[in-house]
Parts: sequence; structure tokens; C-alpha cells
Amino acid sequence: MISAYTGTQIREAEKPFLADGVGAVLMQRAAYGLANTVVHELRGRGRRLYGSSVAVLAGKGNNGGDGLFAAALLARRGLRATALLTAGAAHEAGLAEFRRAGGHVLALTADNIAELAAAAAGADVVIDAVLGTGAQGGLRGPAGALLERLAQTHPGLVVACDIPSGLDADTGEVNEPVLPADVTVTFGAAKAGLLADPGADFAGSVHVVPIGMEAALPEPALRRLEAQDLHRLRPQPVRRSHKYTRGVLGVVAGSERYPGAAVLACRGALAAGAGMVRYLGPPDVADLVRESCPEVVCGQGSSAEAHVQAWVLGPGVDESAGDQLQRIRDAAATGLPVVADAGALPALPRILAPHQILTPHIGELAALLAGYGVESDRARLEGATLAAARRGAALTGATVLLKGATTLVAAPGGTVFSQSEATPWMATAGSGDVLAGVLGALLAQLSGSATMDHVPRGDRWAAIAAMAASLHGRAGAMASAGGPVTATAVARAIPEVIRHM
Ligand SMILES: NC(=O)C1=CN([C@@H]2O[C@H](COP(=O)(O)OP(=O)(O)OC[C@H]3O[C@@H](n4cnc5c(N)ncnc54)[C@H](OP(=O)(O)O)[C@@H]3O)[C@@H](O)[C@H]2O)[C@@H](O)CC1
Ligand SMILES: [K+]
Repeated sequence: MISAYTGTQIREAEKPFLADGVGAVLMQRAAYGLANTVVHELRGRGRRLYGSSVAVLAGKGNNGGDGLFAAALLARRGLRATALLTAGAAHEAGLAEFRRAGGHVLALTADNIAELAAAAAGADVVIDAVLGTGAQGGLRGPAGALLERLAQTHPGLVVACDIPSGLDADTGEVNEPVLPADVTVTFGAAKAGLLADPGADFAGSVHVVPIGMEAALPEPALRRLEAQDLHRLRPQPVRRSHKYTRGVLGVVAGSERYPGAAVLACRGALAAGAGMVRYLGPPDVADLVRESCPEVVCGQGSSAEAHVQAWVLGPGVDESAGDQLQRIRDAAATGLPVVADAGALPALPRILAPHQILTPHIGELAALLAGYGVESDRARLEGATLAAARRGAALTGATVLLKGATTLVAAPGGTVFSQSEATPWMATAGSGDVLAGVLGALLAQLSGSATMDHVPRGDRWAAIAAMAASLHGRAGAMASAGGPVTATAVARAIPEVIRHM
């Protein structure tokens, strides 16, 4: 499990160390980790250290200090090092060490932006150490102009020191201009803003460097499940399991207009190991489901009488499908765990509960929030996905799984998970229907399972939703293998991912 924190949490945790006078030691560890990552990345690209060049963009705070100490270490290993001081002043000890190591220093002014941008663009490595967790808003003045120019020139390897400058470490919101990094080396622990969009777009791969203050960290602001967590939490049939104890899932999905959504939700559910899937819907759609997935038990009855452990509600259901909306209402009233996709939202009560998991994409979330009287245009939410997901959960009382390049799961109690295993090829019709089916199958199998005892009670529903997102993302990445992928292929790859967990 990756735990991520706000910049504020990290700074609070660092305070006792600073009071004890070991701030400089923490900075040395940070610089060492940063320099080592640069060495590793250069070698990974087949580059020799001797003769390579590094430009460090150094602000006046401790972030700049980290960058200067790291660049000094690199200079001592044979790199040609240049420091571009973006704020007139610089971290004193860091700058002194950089000069001792033979580094060349240039000061940025309003008059030499183009010249310095060209110098940085020509370096093999650019270290962005302008702003870290102490930043207030976006880059100001010449530093902003410098980074804007650099971003347009696509420089060599860009390594962000702690966070890409201009990114909000707490929220992932971006104050342009921000120089997109290939790698972010972050200190003490991951920052939440690196694991939520749009921040994640600018962070590249994230390396965490421990600096010795980790034991002082509080509860994380955000978590990410990794392969070993999926292994630990996954449903495991035992010797005497039968289809009913494995977990029966009810699916209310599909309409005359969108019959395929019902098929895809059922495929996702079967692939993720539901003991049995019961489908309820119009006869034509049921025929299609039966033909495509003969394992599914189809019917036209009421959801109030179906014996299931969880429900998937809404994929492909449009507002004209009156019977389906009634089934959705009845299913939601059973009190069982529910996955509610977009089509189900109009039929649900206003006040929901954590075991009711909504799965909107950003546009649907904007509409949902508007329904609660919150003015929210889509572009604004896209710029602040973490806040948007939290807001959705807090307003509805439900767990909100916000689909996107990074999928966020927010529980009404405040817990947030972030998963990003998916590939952009998965932005394809039907992908979300498969995800709803996968999540439903996990709910049916895990809602009463002892494996969830590992997870604090308040986090369980969100953890199951995060597992589904991870499983779905991994299956998509596997099926895509770098090329186009259909929703059916994503579903087909799920058993393979579970097998290898
Ligand atoms: N604490 C520790 O022990 C450790 C900390 N570590 C490192 O320290 C980093 C945090 O350092 P920090 O607190 O010095 O803040 P930092 O991000 O460098 O910037 C603040 C400076 O920038 C300025 N400034 C602010 N906003 C601005 C803007 N929009 N545009 C332009 N300028 C702006 C502001 O000046 P002001 O404007 O307030 O006068 C201030 O001088 C952290 O990310 C990590 O890398 C590690 O070494 C581990 C040990
Ligand atoms: K930075």
C-alpha cells in the first residue's frame, strides 16, 4: 500500500526534527536520494555520468536547497553542473556546497529568460527545485516565464525535486505553468497531489526517498493499493464453497437503446468470480444476455424478491425505462451493497450510505453535484478531482468512485484511494460497464468476508471499490499491451490478472 500525505501533514511531521536541529540531516538525505535517482535514470538511458550535464532550477527555499546539494553531488561524480537561481537569493549552505563542487551559477532576471531557458534546455538533466511544499500558488515573475519556455522546448530528462513546481502538493491542482517531469523524487512520503489528476499528469513516475521522519507521519490523506494488497484482500473460495456462498450478484442494466451494457456488466461480474449472476431486465435484453453469457440467470421479476448479496444498478438504463427504474429503486431499498452507475442515479434517494457506491466519470459527477445545488462546471472539477470526489461523497453519503486516468475512490468518512493502473486505450465504450460488473462481483464476494477484517471498518467499501478499479485497470493494460482494446477484451483478461495476483 502506498500512503500519501498533504504537504501540510509532512511539514507538521518534520517540525520536531527541525526543532532538534536535524533539518540539515534530512536535507542531506533528500539530496542524496535525488542525486541517486538522476544517476540511475541516466544509466538506464545508456548515458555515462562523466561528460553529461545537469541544470538545476533553484528557488530560494529549502526545495532549492535540496536541488543545489543534489547537483553538487552530481558535479562531484563528473557531471557538468549549472544552477539557475530563479529568485535572486538561494539556500545559503546549498549554494556554497554547489560552488565548492565546481558548479557554475547563473541568476535569472527579467532580461535573460530566453538565454537561461536555452541553457537549461541544452542540459541532459533538468532538476526542477524552484518550489516545494512551501509554495503559495503558482510560479511568479521570471521563474514562471522560464518554466513556460522550457516546457515548450521538451528538454532532456526532467526530474522534479519533491513536487513539480506549481503543483499543489495537497490537492493535485495545477497552477500553470508547470514543467512536466519524467520522474518526481519526493521526500519522506508521497504527496497526495502527485497521485490525483491533474497533478499526476505532471509528476511522471514517483520515487519516494525515506529521510528518517516517516515514523512521525499521521494517518495518510490518500492511499493506493498495490499488487500485494490485492493478493491479501482478494476473494478466496474455500474447499466447500458453493455458488451461493461464493456471492450472488443481481444486475439491473440495459435498455432497448443500450442492451450491450447489460452484457458487458454481466461479463465483468462473471470474470471477477461471482458465484452466480442474476439479470433482471426487458425480455429482448435478457435474450441478448442469455446468448452472450449462458451462465447468467435471467428474469423479468422484481428486484425486491431476488436473493442476491449485492447489486449492480444502472449501466445502459435510460430515463425512459420505467420498469428498470422501479427495479433500481427496489434494489436500493433492500439495504444490500450496491454499485450505482449513471443511469441509476435519478432513481436513488438523496441520502445514501457508504455501501452504496456511485461510479461517475467527471461529467456525471458534475451533473450529480448540480443536482445537490452545487454549481460545478466540468472543467473546474477536472482541475480539482480530489476535491470533487470528496465533495460527491460528503454530499451524498455514498462512496464515490470517480473514473478517470487516475481513478479516485472517496468514502463519505474522508478516506480516499487512488488507482492508476489503467491505460488511455481503455477510454472506450463499455469499459465502465465492465468495471461496474467487476465491482459488483467483488461486493457480492467480499461484503461479509473475513479477508476484509484486515481493513478498518470505515474504509472497507472504499477499499473494495479501489480493488475493482485496480483489477479493471490491470486487466485493461494487459489486454491492450500498448494497442487498442475493447471492453469485452478487458473483461476477458480479468481472470488472468486474478490468477497472477
Ligand atoms: N523542512 C525540512 O526539514 C525539509 C524540507 N525539505 C524540502 O523543503 C521543501 C520545503 O521548503 P520551504 O518550506 O523552504 O519551501 P519551498 O517550497 O522551498 O518554497 C518556499 C520559498 O519560495 C517562496 N515562494 C512561495 N511561493 C512562491 C511562488 N508562488 N512563487 C515564487 N516564490 C514562492 C517563499 O518565499 P516568500 O515568497 O514567502 O518570501 C519561500 O522562500 C520541501 O518541498 C522539500 O523539498 C527536504 O529537504 C527535507 C527536509
Ligand atoms: K520542485
